Amino acid sequence: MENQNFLQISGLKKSFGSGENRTEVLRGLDFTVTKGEICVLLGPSGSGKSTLLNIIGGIDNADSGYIAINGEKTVDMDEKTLTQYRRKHLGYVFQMYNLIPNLNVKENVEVGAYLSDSPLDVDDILKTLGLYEHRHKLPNQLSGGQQQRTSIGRAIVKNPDILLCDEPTGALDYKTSKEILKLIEDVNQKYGNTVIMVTHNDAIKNMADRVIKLRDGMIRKNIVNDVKVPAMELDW
Ligand SMILES: Nc1ncnc2c1ncn2[C@@H]1O[C@H](COP(=O)(O)OP(=O)(O)OP(=O)(O)O)[C@@H](O)[C@H]1O
Repeated sequence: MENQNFLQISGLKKSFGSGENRTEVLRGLDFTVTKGEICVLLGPSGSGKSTLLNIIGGIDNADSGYIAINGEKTVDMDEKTLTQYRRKHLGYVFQMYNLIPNLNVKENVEVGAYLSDSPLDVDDILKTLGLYEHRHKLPNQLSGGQQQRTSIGRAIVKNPDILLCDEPTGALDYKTSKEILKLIEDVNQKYGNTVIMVTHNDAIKNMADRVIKLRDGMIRKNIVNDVKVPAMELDW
């Protein structure tokens, strides 16, 4: 029961601006994500996907409604608890890799490890991600795919309960995108982290356990996918 309601989103509303400029971005969202699921958030540009991800990640606040993780509502946490929570339990992967330019690959991944009480083994992660032989390189000596792998390494080394990915393949070519999606899939299978992934790419829904389709700040569809397609077999 606890696992089924692992991540609970309830009555979530968010608007930006005021008066005539007020835009209601999230207009009352309700859904739950089971522990260990890959959940893909789809929807047109402006439908509120990143806003939702930022609220789940504690980067932004909702106007009303709540997010609960294992029954704990993030709105009830004080700033210190929330910061601790973000550090220990959430991993972020963005379209822009946000690596630290003067640290090498291994050191960038270690940054993630320092934030956690129970980090995974850095060398293991580097090997899983195919980065071990590149571990002494600086970010500017890496391809886009290798940089994205490093940012996944930094997020996953914390062994976060939830891996939040915002367009993780947005800046990558077809082949590299599929490799990155396969890594996310491997990491999900190996470590059992729950994955929430925002994407524009409709094909990615096929590798998900759950697909949430947003339109105009509302949930249009909440689909449980019984027959998943492995990332490497996705086609677009
Ligand atoms: N900080 C902000 N201030 C004002 N408006 C914002 C802010 N953040 C987002 N918005 C607006 O909220 C709406 C939803 O944005 P959001 O980035 O969540 O959409 P999205 O579905 O992720 O879009 P995309 O696919 O283009 O990234 C947009 O109209 C955007 O302009």
